[in-house]
Amino acid sequence: MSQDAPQQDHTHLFDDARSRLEEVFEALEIARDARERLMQPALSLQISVPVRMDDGSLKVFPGWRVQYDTSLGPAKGGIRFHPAVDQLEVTTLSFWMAVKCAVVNLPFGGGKGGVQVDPKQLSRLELERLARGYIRGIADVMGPNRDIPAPDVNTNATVMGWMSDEYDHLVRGQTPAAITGKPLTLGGSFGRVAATGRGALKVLDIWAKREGRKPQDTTVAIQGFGNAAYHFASLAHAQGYKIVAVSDSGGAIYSEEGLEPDPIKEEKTRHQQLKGMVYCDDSVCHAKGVESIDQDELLALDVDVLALAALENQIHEDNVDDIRAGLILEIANGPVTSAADEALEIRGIPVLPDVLANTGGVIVSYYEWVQNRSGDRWTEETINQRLDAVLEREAATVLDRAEAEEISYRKAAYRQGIERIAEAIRERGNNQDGE
Ligand SMILES: NC(=O)C1=CN([C@@H]2O[C@H](COP(=O)(O)OP(=O)(O)OC[C@H]3O[C@@H](n4cnc5c(N)ncnc54)[C@H](O)[C@@H]3O)[C@@H](O)[C@H]2O)C=CC1
Ligand SMILES: O=C(O)CCC(=O)C(=O)O
Repeated sequence: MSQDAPQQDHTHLFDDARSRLEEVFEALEIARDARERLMQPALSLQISVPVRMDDGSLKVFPGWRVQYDTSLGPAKGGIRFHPAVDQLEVTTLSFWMAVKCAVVNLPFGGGKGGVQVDPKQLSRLELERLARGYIRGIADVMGPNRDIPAPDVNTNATVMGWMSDEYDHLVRGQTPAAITGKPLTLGGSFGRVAATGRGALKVLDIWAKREGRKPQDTTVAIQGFGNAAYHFASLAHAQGYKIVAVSDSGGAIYSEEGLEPDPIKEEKTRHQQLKGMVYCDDSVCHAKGVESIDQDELLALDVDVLALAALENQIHEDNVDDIRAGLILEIANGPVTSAADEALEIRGIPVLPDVLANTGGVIVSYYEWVQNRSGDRWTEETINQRLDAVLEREAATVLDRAEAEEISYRKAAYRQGIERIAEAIRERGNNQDGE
């Protein structure tokens, strides 16, 4: 799918999510109340965001904020700006947030937000007006103890800074703990920008160590080259993993010798798209040894690890048979459909699931929230050590459980997360039949 893709039908996304839930309900003795509660979101808000465009006209963009479940704590989750965003996508993303926060034992429920917009078509000032308008639309349901937004696809620290400023104006006071992923000067945390990629690498390392696999002997192809993908690529490269391919919404590049993520990032900034960096002038070819390939070819490469760090639904029934990777690392949310997931399980291709592999971002967002509430500031070293420790502990529990119960990593992670949420629902009381 391209970043500029038109509307998509996301019905199957939420159906997939529910079927994964039902699988856990069947496998475990989850109380009836929790089952009822978890089949739909707790709160779903649709808003219209009017934006005064630079030419004086007014455009109105639809937006959503969904709080799936808040039994474990305030809702937490990013805000996505993308033309394909709709209510079902945001709802499913909020469900995944609830599961992932529980998998890594954070005191948060799951939330997510989004605006249906192509941000590439907006000027910087229009984007700022959109960000501020979105916050005005959801201000009544957010706050440090209710729902704490953060960055996601096409939003970043700058956008969080505008949103945080808007919220401060609305509540007439500095409230940094209401939004995470902010710039450092506005109460952001060291380590948040790289956290999703760093966390994914940590989960990969934990798995590789158990398998007796060394980074130097491991080839990696990465779909995506945005925030999560770039930091993963850069850190993995520094650790010795051989990154042979990366892609973005416009194309993909490949090098058998291995790519260097940092210069590629600089080139991408210059040329906007990855494929733009492979060009020749005056018979000199820039980016020697690097070839331009099709995005779908990247997915089918014969590599040890295929890291998916773009959008959902990238591996599906129609292309799952082409996959030749030894392992799939889900850095994006929901990049593998449940039908493809089953096919991969049958073929013995393990998947390190999103609800574990991409939790680095929300874990460091949690540290940002804690620092904002205490007025403290932790060093990057402290942040990274704490992140590693949480992932060591929670990933080990998931991997051990998968082994003990002879189930996939995804099923083990879902069992771990849903059990914790169901327990919180039970402890909150008012239960049917004293369950
Ligand atoms: N930013 C964060 O902290 C977190 C992000 N995620 C997930 O990671 C994924 C990526 O998010 P970010 O890196 O933040 O977004 P981003 O907006 O920084 O990057 C998205 C990337 O995906 C690429 N892309 C889009 N369509 C593509 C296609 N068909 N083929 C190849 N590449 C394509 C874009 O060109 C861009 O490089 C999303 O699923 C997001 O929900 C998950 C946890 C935290
Ligand atoms: O940092 C956060 O609060 C959430 C990040 C996010 O949206 C995600 O993990 O998908």
